[in-house]
Amino acid sequence: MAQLLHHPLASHILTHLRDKTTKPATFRTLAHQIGIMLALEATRDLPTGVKTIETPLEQIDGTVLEETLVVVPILRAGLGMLQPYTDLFPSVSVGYVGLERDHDTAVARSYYCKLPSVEGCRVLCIDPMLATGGSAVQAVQILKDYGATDIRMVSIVSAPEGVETFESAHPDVPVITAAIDRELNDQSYILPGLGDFGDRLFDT
Ligand SMILES: O=P(O)(O)OC[C@H]1O[C@H](OP(=O)(O)OP(=O)(O)O)[C@H](O)[C@@H]1O
Ligand SMILES: O=c1cc[nH]c(=O)[nH]1
Ligand SMILES: [Mg+2]
Repeated sequence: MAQLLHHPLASHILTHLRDKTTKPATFRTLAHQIGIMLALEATRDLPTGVKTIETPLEQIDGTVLEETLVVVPILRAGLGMLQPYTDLFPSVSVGYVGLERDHDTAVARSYYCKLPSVEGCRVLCIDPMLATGGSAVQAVQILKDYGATDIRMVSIVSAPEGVETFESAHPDVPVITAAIDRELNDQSYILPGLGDFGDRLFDT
């Protein structure tokens, strides 16, 4: 079962992302804002350690992040969700997987891959749309083949069909999403969805 982000602000942002009159500049801001909320949700269970420090008044055992984080946006639309990780996490590394769906078949083709070391890291694969699930399945397989063992898939809008396909292919990888929509249409676009995320983000 996908982990759903529940927050009134997330629902508000999502409504404006879905609105076809929202212009690219606002769309980018909204993607960034919901990206922050998803980044926090997806890292809720990051392992922590203890660090003894002195406050101005006394010594305490403080909590610090223990596991190194790697974030991997699926190009291109995943770039719209990247900045929250580089802003929030002090030692995040960034990898890139380039995938593009064929317009007729909706099957994703891989065209780029550049990954940092993933050994002992929590790896977050980010892509705003999980439609047929084909891109996410391929990207996570690439990460596993590269050696990643602790992976999360983070999306903004998912289709039930895509979540099911993804979970059967990678039952060990939790999906964190802000919405599970109704269904896919004949062109494998999500309904009600928000259209083509990459086109709306980059005004193409
Ligand atoms: O679940 P799927 O059916 O694979 O569809 C989802 C994919 O489609 C979109 O990318 P697209 O291929 O349009 O590339 P882009 O990000 O470059 O626009 C989206 O960002 C996902 O990567
Ligand atoms: O609805 C969809 C499906 C795939 N990719 C998108 O950008 N939107
Ligand atoms: Mg696109």
